[in-house]
Parts: sequence; structure tokens; C-alpha cells
Amino acid sequence: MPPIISISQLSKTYSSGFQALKSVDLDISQGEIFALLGPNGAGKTTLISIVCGIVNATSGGVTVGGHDIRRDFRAAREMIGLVPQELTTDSFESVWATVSFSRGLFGRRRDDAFVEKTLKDLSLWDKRDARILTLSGGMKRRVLIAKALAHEPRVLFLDEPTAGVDVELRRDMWQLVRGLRETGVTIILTTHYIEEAEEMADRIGVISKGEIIVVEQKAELMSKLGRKRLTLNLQEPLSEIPDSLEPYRLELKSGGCELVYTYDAQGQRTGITRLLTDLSAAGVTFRDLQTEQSSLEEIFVGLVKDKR
Ligand SMILES: Nc1ncnc2c1ncn2[C@@H]1O[C@H](COP(=O)(O)OP(=O)(O)OP(=O)(O)O)[C@@H](O)[C@H]1O
Repeated sequence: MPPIISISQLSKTYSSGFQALKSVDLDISQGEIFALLGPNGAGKTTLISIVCGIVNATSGGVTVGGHDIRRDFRAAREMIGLVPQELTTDSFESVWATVSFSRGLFGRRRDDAFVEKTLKDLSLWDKRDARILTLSGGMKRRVLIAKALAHEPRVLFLDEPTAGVDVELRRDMWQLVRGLRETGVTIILTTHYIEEAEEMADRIGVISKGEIIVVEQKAELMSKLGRKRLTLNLQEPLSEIPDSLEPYRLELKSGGCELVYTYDAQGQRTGITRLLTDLSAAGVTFRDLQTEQSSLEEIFVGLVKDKR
């Protein structure tokens, strides 16, 4: 199946001269949950805004459902729902009116049954007559999602969906997004929260300084996550690693007082038993040892740092 979103060689230089995106290539498949992860200012919102037609690209192209976002803007835009980062300003409108109006904006026929279902799915039905300004922050966020879904888009962009919301609401949002995916909606979310990407996404892209530096299935990133570190606190500091230990690619740290071995915890063999035998044969003794799991956070920080 062709990708539902295809981004090729997309670059953006703002009028200030700042280059926010540098030749980004990215394909999103129909029905996936894709998390775009990156530090502040990495270019996440710029990328989403270009796909949604809010910001013009400097060069490169984007298609949504096969429609070019420049040549065929309306068709492309109709396929997209966007939940912006910022909560909209307080509104005197009711929830029902706001959501129905959004549907109309895209030229969709009035469909009360659909609006009702959307509000029910988002636990907003009881609040249908409430004015938006009277709702809690979490409820307002749900209204933004309902508005974005009102015209039945095939692709939903969520820009930092859970920024500043409490843990419980965050879990609710995750549940909700999964439910949407089950109805066939493709979801692209941006987040700072690694936990969120880990929890939700089928695939994760990491963006840093306007470049996509890795795109991988979550399962594959998880296998990287599976890497562990064994740190040996040595009895006597070493000035260098003995040649016989070279195959283990050890690192000497803390002024020669620690030897660090990194291994694949999911592999059949960790190599630890052999390492300990070889250490003893090389006359290296230790007083203590610890193991630690490298986290997605470390992978992420490492990737982003390498790029600096
Ligand atoms: N209109 C603009 N004019 C000039 N520079 C801009 C403009 N909009 C964004 N930028 C710059 O482009 C870079 C990318 O911004 P963007 O909002 O896309 O990042 P982001 O990854 O979404 O960040 P955050 O996580 O903080 O929302 C930032 O350095 C930002 O200052």
C-alpha cells in the first residue's frame, strides 16, 4: 500500500534566515501511530504545520493520500485533522456548536449522529451544552480532538497532546488514540515524552535540529533498549585494557578504576561468564559490580548529542 503521507526532501528556512528543516524524508503508512520525538526547537511543529498547509515549505514536497499539498491543497487538507499544541482561547460557544461548526468548515454535510458519536467517544457527551470556557483543561483538550475529528479525517496530527496534563489524563489520551487507530485513522503525534512514544507508537522518528536522525519500529528501538552495561569496580586501577580483553570492547572509566562492558541483554549469550574468566586470566580483579539497562532516553540523548 502506498504511504498515506509522503514527505520528500522537505526544507524550511524562515524569513529570519533560520533553517528549521533540512531535507526531511519521511513516509507514514496508513493506520500506524507514528511518534515524532525531539527536543525543543527541533522542528516538529514546523514539519506538522507544513503538512497541514499552515506554513509554506521552502523546498521539497508532501503528499497526503496521494494529493500534493500545494497543487491539490483542499483534497489533501480534508484528509487531515490537526490538534494544535496550544489550547484555543476561551470560547462562549457550546461544545456541540463548536464541533458541528468545524465539520461545516470542511464542507461536510451536517451529521448529528456522527457528532454525537464523536462526543460520546471522547466522553464529552455530558458536556455537549457546556460553554467551552467552563471546561477543565483536560476537557478542552478533548474538545480540540473532537473538533479535529469532526470532518472525519483519515490522518490525525496531535502536537504535544499531553503537554501539561496529569498522569491520569495522559493515560486516558493514550487509550483514546489507540481507539482511534482501531477505526483506521493514522496518527502522528509529536512529543517530548519518551515514555509517551514508548507507550503509544508503532514507529518512532527522532528529529534534532531540523533533521530526522533515526526512524525505527519501536520494537527495534526496544532491542537497542535491551542493551545493558556491566560496570566492574576494580581492585587496582588499570592504565590500559589488556590485549587479551580486546574482543569485549571494554571501556576504561573513572581514572582506570572502572571497566564497563556493554552487551545485548536479549541476545542468547551475554558473554559475561567468559569475560569474568578472561579477566581473571589477565590478572584483573574487582571488588564490586553493577548492571544497568540503557533506556530509550539514553539512546535518544545519545542520538541528539551526536548530532551536535
Ligand atoms: N515563524 C518563525 N520564524 C522564525 N523562526 C521560527 C519560526 N517558527 C519557528 N521558528 C524556529 O524554528 C525552530 C523549530 O521550531 P518548531 O516550533 O518547529 O520546533 P518544535 O520541535 O516544535 O519545538 P517545541 O518542542 O518547543 O514545540 C525553532 O528554533 C524556532 O525558534
